[in-house]
Amino acid sequence: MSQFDIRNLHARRVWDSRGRPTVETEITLQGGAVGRAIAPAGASRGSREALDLRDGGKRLGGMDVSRALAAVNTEIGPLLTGRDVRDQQGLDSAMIEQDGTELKSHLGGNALVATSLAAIHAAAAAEGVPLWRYLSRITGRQASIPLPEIQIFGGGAHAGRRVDIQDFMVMVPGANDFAEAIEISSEIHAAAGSLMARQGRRAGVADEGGWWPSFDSNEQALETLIQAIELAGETPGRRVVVSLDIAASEFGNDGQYQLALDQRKMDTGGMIDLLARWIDDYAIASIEDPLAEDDTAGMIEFTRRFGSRLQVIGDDYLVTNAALLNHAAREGACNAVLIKVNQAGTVSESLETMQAAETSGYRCIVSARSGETEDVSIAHMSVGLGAGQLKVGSMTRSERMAKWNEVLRISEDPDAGKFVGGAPLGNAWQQSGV
Ligand SMILES: C=C(OP(=O)(O)O)C(=O)O
Ligand SMILES: [Mg+2]
Repeated sequence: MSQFDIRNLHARRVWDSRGRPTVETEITLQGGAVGRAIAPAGASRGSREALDLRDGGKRLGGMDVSRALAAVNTEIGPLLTGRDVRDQQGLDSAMIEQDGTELKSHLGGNALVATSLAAIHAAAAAEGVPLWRYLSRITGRQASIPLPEIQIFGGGAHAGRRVDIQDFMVMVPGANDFAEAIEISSEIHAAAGSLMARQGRRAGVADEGGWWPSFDSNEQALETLIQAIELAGETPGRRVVVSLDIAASEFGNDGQYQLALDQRKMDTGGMIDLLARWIDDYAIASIEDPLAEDDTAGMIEFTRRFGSRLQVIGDDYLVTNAALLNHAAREGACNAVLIKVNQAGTVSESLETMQAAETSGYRCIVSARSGETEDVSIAHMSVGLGAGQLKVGSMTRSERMAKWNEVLRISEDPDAGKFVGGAPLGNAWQQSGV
């Protein structure tokens, strides 16, 4: 028996930032080290991502997780107890095999992700190093401090569909360091808030900490974002660029798109032309899910037209899946991938997707979900795996600030590497100037 062997594995019900139940797994090793992690939850979910196992029925809107907790306590526990926690791949494979379904619907993606992350936390604790350092060590990847992607307004499924586009964000590739990028983003967030309040368009806070807007059109949101950047004393396209998550699967399928706020219906070509105008007018350097997850031809066409000057991210489109990424790379769809551990289901599968991304020259953006907690695993992953970018949401919600603050702490360690600044955006940053 070694200090690294799993002595006990236990799941408990905790609550996320939307006030919904979620799974926390705690793993204790023979040597006494403890690792703990909490499953996040998406609202705009890709249809091919690992499934959150929920109870259904009437209680708690069907969102309770007692089945997922039971899966950890009665199935995963006996499976993993006694095993060496440092064998992340072996632990993850055992859970995947035991689950036996394509979307992890037997044990639940929420059960798996909490356990997989808890294991790597326990391993790092047993080694006596922070998680980011452990991740860098076991993967051989160079740690670096990521470029933050910060939400200014929320929309789509994160704000009652008050605007159709989901995330209106800024990045500060021209910042000198991470701390400055957060400070400038904070100024822009505050400027946007006061502008909107003045115009009577501030209706609260969206799920990820951006403002809950009350705009008359999607373009008005973009106009206001540009005004907020300027009010904060910045010139759009210089130090600061705009980044959008269109989350197009939320309002489009079968090659048809409907922007409810704008009372506008379009086919794929119309959607691409609309985005083309926005790209030219609004200093946009990065677009996520510009077309729906079923619109392969559209994604290929969009990437062909804009991929050399824009970061084109697949989220719902790629669901942190290495096979889908390899396929997309062969077809020429997207040039970047969002990494959400709970979309894949396990740490090992997320690492595999990052490896595939590297092989195909795709950029990686480690991302939170819209339902989050105090868990800061993704802050460590973005640094330790040298992902280059981190998307977490915004100010005014502590489950978001917990991640940004954790990166601030980590960045004090010189071994955590350099702030990558604009480098991961490449041409996208250079050419975003308006
Ligand atoms: C973070 C996102 O939202 P959700 O977690 O709801 O999928 C996203 O779409 O990028
Ligand atoms: Mg998205």
